[in-house]
Amino acid sequence: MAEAQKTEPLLAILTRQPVIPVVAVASAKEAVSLARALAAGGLPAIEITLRTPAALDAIRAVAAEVPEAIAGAGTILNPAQFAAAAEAGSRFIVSPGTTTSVIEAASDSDVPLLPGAASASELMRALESGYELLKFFPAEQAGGAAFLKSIAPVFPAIRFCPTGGISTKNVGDYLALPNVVCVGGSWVAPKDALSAGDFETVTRLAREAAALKAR
Ligand SMILES: O=C(O)C(=O)C[C@H](O)[C@H](O)COP(=O)(O)O
Repeated sequence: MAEAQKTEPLLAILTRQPVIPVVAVASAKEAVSLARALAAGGLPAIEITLRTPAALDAIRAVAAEVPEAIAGAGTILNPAQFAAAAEAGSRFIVSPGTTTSVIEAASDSDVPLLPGAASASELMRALESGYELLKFFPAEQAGGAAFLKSIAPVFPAIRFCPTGGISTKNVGDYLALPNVVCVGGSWVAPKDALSAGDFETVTRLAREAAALKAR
């Protein structure tokens, strides 16, 4: 049952870096520069959210032009978005929640899905669908590291990529937990650096994040 998720290829991506940058890009060109800068700092996997109109072109461009990067898609809310993100070349797909229709879309695809959950019932539903590797979203707002610590004995099989409200200030609290494989966050790609074209700052922030240790 657990194989429903394609856990191994997803884990291979999520365990190679402690932080997955979560980005909303203005253009495919910006995404290519950003993916290069992040990979240079040691964060090859990048979640490009479908929150901007440029996202699918950005995923396509990063997949084609930045071989050292691993382009993933985020903010997938329905099967049509899943299909479009997979077709664009996403190597992994992230959803803020866990719905039957998105799980079905993933089961028809080779691209692994990281679905989201933030309550005991959502975790149980994910387990019923064969999913044990989940996004915890929005992490800080939904109970933070204390939530993940409390549910660990109840859901020993589930491991998380917490995302939402994580920064250099609290990332250590999450990465210290045995049920956390990595975290997602936007702090490594600050908006002001992107609009200024300051990709050196992105590489520096990525290098600092890549040096963090997950358990
Ligand atoms: O669109 C999604 O699917 C998201 O994951 C929403 C946010 O982009 C992340 O939660 C990152 O949040 P911050 O690191 O707090 O900026």
